[in-house]
Amino acid sequence: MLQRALIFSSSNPICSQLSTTAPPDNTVFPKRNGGWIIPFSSYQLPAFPSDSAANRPNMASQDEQDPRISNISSAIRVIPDFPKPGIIFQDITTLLLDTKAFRDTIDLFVERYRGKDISVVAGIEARGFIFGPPIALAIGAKFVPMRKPNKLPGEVLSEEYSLEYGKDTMEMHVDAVKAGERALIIDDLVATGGTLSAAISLLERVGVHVVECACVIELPELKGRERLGGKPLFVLVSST
Ligand SMILES: O=P(O)(O)OC[C@H]1O[C@H](OP(=O)(O)OP(=O)(O)O)[C@H](O)[C@@H]1O
Ligand SMILES: Nc1ncnc2[nH]cnc12
Repeated sequence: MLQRALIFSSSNPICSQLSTTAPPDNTVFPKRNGGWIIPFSSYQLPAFPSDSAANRPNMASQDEQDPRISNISSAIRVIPDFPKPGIIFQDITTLLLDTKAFRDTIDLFVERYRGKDISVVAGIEARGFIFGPPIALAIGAKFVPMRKPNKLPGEVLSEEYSLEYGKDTMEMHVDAVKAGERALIIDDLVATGGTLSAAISLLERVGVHVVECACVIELPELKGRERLGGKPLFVLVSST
């Protein structure tokens, strides 16, 4: 199997997700198209902010060995050199083709966030629009799209943020949320953390409390977690 170290050579920061050796056997799931992906383990799982020891066992996502995680991990395709040379693209479209893995992904988030008094699920364009709405419906929250610029017709708040190269802007309808609401931010993947940190800023500027950010995949070597100002981040799989 082709390992990421063999297909990657650039000094691009995204390349830091490569490793020359596979992680230990008991934590690694080989991917369909090469590369390695590690399911979450306890060291990656912050306890839910309002959890008590008593209700944690009710969350399937807190189980280190939850069998659903390995299937989810295996269903994510890895495409080297997309969209440009040196990037190892984590393709969640194959996860969407696998009805069990897709359903399990939604269920793991719903099990974690149901009953946590969350009234807003904020999904980040574009891939946060795939995972956010079913989670919102299942936990009884509204879905608020965090969009690329000039897409929303109403009054918007804008937040500029830095990408790997250059800048982008995220927008949210001002009247979509109210001060004091509790929000969950959903995206497919956290890399440098710039996107999530912009979403946190937008919500906090209008007085919304961001309870947690949740992603299917984390690229931990890009240290996106460190850009979230201490906001909790929950992920299902970690790609090294
Ligand atoms: O942690 P970061 O370094 O900010 O990167 C993560 C973001 O990058 C990807 O989106 P992208 O900007 O490619 O947009 P898309 O979902 O519209 O393809 C991904 O879906 C996240 O939103
Ligand atoms: N490696 C990657 N795969 C998929 N989406 C990404 N967004 C930023 N880095 C990414």
